[in-house]
Amino acid sequence: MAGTETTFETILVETRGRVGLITLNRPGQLNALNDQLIAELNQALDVFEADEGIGAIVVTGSEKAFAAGADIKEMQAKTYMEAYKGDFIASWDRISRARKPVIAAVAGFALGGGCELAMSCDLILAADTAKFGQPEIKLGIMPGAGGTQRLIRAVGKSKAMELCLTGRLMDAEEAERAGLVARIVPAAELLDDALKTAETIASMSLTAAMMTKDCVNRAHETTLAEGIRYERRTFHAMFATHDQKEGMAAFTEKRRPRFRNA
Ligand SMILES: CC(C)=CC(=O)SCCNC(=O)CCNC(=O)[C@H](O)C(C)(C)COP(=O)(O)OP(=O)(O)OC[C@H]1O[C@@H](n2cnc3c(N)ncnc32)[C@H](O)[C@@H]1OP(=O)(O)O
Repeated sequence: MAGTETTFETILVETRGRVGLITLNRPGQLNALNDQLIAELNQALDVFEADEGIGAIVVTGSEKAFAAGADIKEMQAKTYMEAYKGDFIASWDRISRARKPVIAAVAGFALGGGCELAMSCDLILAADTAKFGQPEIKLGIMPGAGGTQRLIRAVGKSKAMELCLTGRLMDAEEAERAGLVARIVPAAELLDDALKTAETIASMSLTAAMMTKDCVNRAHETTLAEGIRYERRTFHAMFATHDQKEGMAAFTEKRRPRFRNA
């Protein structure tokens, strides 16, 4: 990471061109998400968000697991008061508040908190080996990091209800048909594809990308009429940007745009 000295224990962090790459790295625990991993992930996101050279972020795991959920061994002994007073899970929200586009590149298991983490990203690219699910019910609990809310928006009520109530896992094809994932790619090509997609996004105007993702996300939280109003206001605001003038000038002059993210 340009200009930082941070060493991480549970994630690997690197830059590839204009893309920030975060690889979850607890292989012995199938990338189970413990407090330390979430803190480090949030720290890496903060650094990438502040880095003007970064236009998009990819979060990935290993061949076997994106993440097999929250760390059950860490959670097991928590009391209600510890969960409530410590606001357990609140810090998991950071990724959904990222202003730069974030892609989840998922191979293997994305279960429980792992599925919730992927759903908190802006889009999911899935390897043909990917398996998604919310199996918390089998542990005597329920999804707690947005699963009951984000899954229903992605796949509809009936399928979300079935997955949450039975703990059944969904393979990549079913997840794509249901609308949870944007695309399936062969496992061996997942990272290259995700980095290429992220680089394409990063080559656009970051201002336009941030405003676009803000508007798409707004659709989850408001009525159609409010969402359309919000989109229109944001669209109008784009005419105050350098990148709108540059993008349209480049088109008429038949050249590549030189966006300044301004
Ligand atoms: C976000 C909130 C609020 C809640 C949650 O996310 S609850 C967790 C939901 N996830 C799960 O219930 C999945 C738990 N894992 C499994 O069911 C299996 O590990 C598997 C189906 C993903 C893979 O099975 P496999 O037989 O291939 O591998 P294992 O031997 O079971 O696992 C290898 C290694 O990883 C440890 N592991 C796996 N998942 C977790 C986890 N979520 N938390 C902590 N540790 C996990 C597993 O214990 C084993 O390590 P040990 O051999 O040292 O026990």
